[in-house]
Amino acid sequence: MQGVADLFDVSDSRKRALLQALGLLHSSGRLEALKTLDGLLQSARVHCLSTIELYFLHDAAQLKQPLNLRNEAAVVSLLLAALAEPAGQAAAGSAGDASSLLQQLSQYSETLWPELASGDVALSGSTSGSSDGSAQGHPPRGVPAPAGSAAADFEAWAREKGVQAGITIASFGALRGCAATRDIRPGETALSIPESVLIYEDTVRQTDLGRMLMAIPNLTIDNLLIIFTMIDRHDEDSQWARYWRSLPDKYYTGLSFQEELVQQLAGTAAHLELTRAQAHLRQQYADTRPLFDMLLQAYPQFLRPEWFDYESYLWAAELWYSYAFEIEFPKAPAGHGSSQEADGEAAMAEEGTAERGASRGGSSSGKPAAHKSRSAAGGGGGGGVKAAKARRRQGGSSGGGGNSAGGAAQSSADGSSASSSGGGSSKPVMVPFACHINHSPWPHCVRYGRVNPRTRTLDYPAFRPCPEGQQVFISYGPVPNLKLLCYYGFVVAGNPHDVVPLQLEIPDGPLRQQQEAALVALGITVEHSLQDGPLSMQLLACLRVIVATAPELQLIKKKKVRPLAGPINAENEEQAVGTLRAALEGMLRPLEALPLLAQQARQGHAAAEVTTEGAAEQQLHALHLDHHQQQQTGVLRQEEAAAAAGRADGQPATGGACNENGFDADWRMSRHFCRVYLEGQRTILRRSLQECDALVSAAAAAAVSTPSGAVPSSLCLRLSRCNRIS
Ligand SMILES: C[S@@+](CC[C@H](N)C(=O)[O-])C[C@H]1O[C@@H](n2cnc3c(N)ncnc32)[C@H](O)[C@@H]1O
Repeated sequence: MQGVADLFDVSDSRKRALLQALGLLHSSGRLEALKTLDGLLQSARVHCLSTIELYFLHDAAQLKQPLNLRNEAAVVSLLLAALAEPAGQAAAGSAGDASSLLQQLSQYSETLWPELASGDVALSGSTSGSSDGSAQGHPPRGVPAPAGSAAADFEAWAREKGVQAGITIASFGALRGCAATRDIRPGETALSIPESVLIYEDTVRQTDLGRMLMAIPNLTIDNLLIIFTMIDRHDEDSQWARYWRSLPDKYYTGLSFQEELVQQLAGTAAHLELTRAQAHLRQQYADTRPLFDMLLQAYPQFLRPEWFDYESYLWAAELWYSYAFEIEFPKAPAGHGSSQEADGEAAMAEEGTAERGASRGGSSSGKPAAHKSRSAAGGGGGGGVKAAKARRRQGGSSGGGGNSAGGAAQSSADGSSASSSGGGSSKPVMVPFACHINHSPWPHCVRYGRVNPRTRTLDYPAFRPCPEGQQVFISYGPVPNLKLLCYYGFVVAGNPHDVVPLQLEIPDGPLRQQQEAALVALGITVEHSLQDGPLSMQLLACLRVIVATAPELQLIKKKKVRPLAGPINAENEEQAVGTLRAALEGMLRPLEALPLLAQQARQGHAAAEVTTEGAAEQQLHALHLDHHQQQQTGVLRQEEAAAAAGRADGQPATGGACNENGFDADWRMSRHFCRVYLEGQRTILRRSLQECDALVSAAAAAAVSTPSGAVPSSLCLRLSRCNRIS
C-alpha cells in the first residue's frame, strides 16, 4: 500500500475539488491530514459521497461535520474496517497510530447520534412522550422465534452450517426481524456467513437441478435463479430446505398489488413503475411458460404443475427482489488473497456495502429485467418540468430495491456502486439469515457487500452499538420510498432518501440548440430530483439556462456568468424559479386530489367521522409500520402488537391476521404504505415550493433597484403526457 491515496478515491474531479477546498489535498496530489481523526473523517466523507449527495451538496464546508447519517455510516464503517487492516495501519503511519485512531473512532461512533443510542431506528426529532418508557431509551425487545417454529429450525440449521450470529430471529410487534443476542459494539461482526451457505449461481451450479437448468440455452441468470427457487423450495432433500421453510408464504410487494391499489396511485411515479414492472414480470412469465411445460413433460414424476403457475413465479421473483443481495466475490480463492486484494477491500469501503434485493437496476447487477425496465414518470407537473424517470442513479445503485434475480438486488447500502471494483464480480445472492434482517435508513450495519477474501465469509459488521434484545437493522441502500413500495412492499415515513424525480424540458424554439449546448458545457442534464431540503444547484442552473435569453446564453458561453454558482441576473432568476414553482404547483394539486390523500384530509377535518376502514388502517399502522415511530414514541407495546396481530408467538398469521412481514390479506397495510408514499411526495413538493419562495424573495431583494419585468413563468411550461399526476 502506497498510503492513503490508495485508501480514498481521489480520481473523481469533483471529489478532488472538494478535498482541495477542505485543504486536504497537497499540491502533489496526495492527501494530507490523515493522521488525525478529523482529517480522516473529512477525507472519508468526500470519498463516500454518493452521486445523489454530490448532487445536493452546496458547499465543501458541509463536510467538516457529518453530512447525513448515510454518508457518516459509510465513513465510520470504512474507517473501522480499514484501520483494523494492515493496509490501513500503513496509511495511518504505524500500527500504534492506527490503534490510537481506531480507539478514537470507536469512541466517536459510540457518541454519534444520541437519538439512536438506545437502539432506536428513528433519527428525526419528533420524539413524543410515551407512557411505557420506550422513548426514554427502552425500545421494545424482540420476542425470539419459539422452539419448533420454522424460523427456529432455520437458525439451528444455519449454526450447523457454520453461521456465526450475534443475532436471532425475533418478532417486533407484527414485524419479524432480528434481535441482538448480546450487546454489539461498533466494529463487531453481528453476522458471519460462510460462502457455501449462500444461494447463487456458483452454489446452484453444484446441484443436479442447477446443472440441468444451466444447460438450457438462453436462460438469463435472473430467470434461472427464479426457476431454481420455484422447484428447489419443494425439495425436502434440498440443502436449503430448512431455509425455504422459514420464508413467508406470500409477499405483498408492489409487484403483487391488485389493479385497484395501483390505480390509487394514478399519475405518480409509483404508478408508472408498478404498471411497467408488473407488465414486465407477466411477460417474462409468458416467455418462460413453454420451458415450464417442457420441464413438466420431461420430469412428471418430480414436478407438479402448480409449482409453475403465475403465483408461484411471482412468489419467487418477489423473494429475489426483496430478500436477495448483490454481493461481490473477490477473485482469489480462499487462502490466496493477495495483499493487494486486502488493500482493495479496505479501499472499497462504501462500495463494499450490499443492498439487498432486486433493485439496483443496473444491468450489471444481474437483476431481473423487471428492474431493468424500471423507470417511472414522477408526479405530473407542467411545462418545462415533467415527472421524471426514476433514474437508476437514485433508484438504482443508490436506491434500488432488493434483490438480484428479481432485479432489485441491493447493492451498495451506502449508495455507491458495488460492482466489482476489487477485480471480482458482483452477483445476485440469496443470503440465508441476513435476509431476515429488516431495513432502516438509520441502520446498525451498512458495509456488507463483499465476501471476505481471506475467510470466504460474508460479514455484517456494526458501525454503531446495538444493545442486547433490540432489533438490529441493516441498510438496503439509500432507497427512496418509490422503490421500497414497488419492490419491498413497505415504505419508511420520513425516509431521508426519498426524492421526487423531475425531468426538465427545453422548450422548442430558436434558442434550443444554444441552451442544450450550454447544459452540455456545464455538465448538467435535464434529469433532476427534489428532496425534503434545499433545491439542488444543478437544478437551479438548468432552469437558469432553460429560461435564458440569447444575450444571457452568450454570457454563459463566454463564462462571464456561472449559472451553477448563483443567479445570472434578477430577471432570469425570477423566471427560472417561477417556472419551477408553477410546475411544482401543477404536480402538487393533482397529488393532493388523489383519494388516498383527499380522504385523509377529510378525516383530518372531521376526526369524528373516521371510517371503519380508516380505523382499521390506523390500527395496522400502530401495529407494524410505523414501526420506527413506535419504537421512537412507544405508541405500542410489543405484547399488544403481537396479540392484535394474532401471532403472539411469532408464528405466521392465519385468517385475517398479519403475516411475518406484517401484511394482511385485505391489503390494508399496503394501502397504508401507498398513503405514506404519497404523503412523502407531498412533503417534498411543499418543501420545494417553500424553497422557491425563499429564492424569489432573495432575488426580489437583490433586484430592488432593477425592476425585472420578467415574463410569466407559464410561458416556459409545456405539458407533457407523463407529467401529469392525474
Ligand atoms: C429481507 S426481508 C426482511 C425479513 C423479513 N421481515 C422476514 O421476517 O422474513 C424484507 C422484507 O421485510 C419487510 N421489511 C423490512 N424492513 C422493514 C421495515 N423497516 N418496515 C417494515 N417492513 C420491513 C418488508 O416486507 C420487506 O419486503
